[in-house]
Amino acid sequence: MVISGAAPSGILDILQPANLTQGMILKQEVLTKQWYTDVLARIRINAFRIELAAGVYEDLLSLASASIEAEAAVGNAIYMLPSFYNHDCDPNTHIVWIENADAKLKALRDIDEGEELQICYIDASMSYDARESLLSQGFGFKCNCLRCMSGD
Ligand SMILES: C[S@@+](CC[C@H](N)C(=O)[O-])C[C@H]1O[C@@H](n2cnc3c(N)ncnc32)[C@H](O)[C@@H]1O
Repeated sequence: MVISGAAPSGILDILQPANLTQGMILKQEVLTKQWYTDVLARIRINAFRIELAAGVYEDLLSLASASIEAEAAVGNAIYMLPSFYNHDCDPNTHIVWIENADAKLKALRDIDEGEELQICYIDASMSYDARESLLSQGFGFKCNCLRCMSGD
């Protein structure tokens, strides 16, 4: 897991309290099964699959198809700001991986000032039923984007 960018020191308390003692572990006040489940769920929902670290910018479509063909995932990472991006089945941006697991957000169309930036967590070409099932089972939410609301 990579945590990128400046962050307050308390941000990692969810992973391990700053004042962790052996007594707390023995009394199972921390590091419990519920804590472990909570941490895994947070990572699962917020992590990005790093698909391809390219040295130079390439055309988005060829980058995406090369990644799919090669199943070129190089790992998973948590990025502080991108963790706040909501999903949309017709997103206005797309994550492009560049060197060293750094990422750029590429606009897929003109975006108005103040408009929310959204990405697609899954393959947007899937049917409504397949997307609904994957988002529900894999990410734990029912998508309320315009495309899903229209049943497309
Ligand atoms: C990575 S977080 C995105 C940031 C989150 N909305 C927040 O305020 O911290 C993913 C969560 O946001 C919510 N979410 C994202 N996109 C959504 C969508 N299209 N419809 C409904 N909920 C969505 C779901 O609860 C999902 O588990």
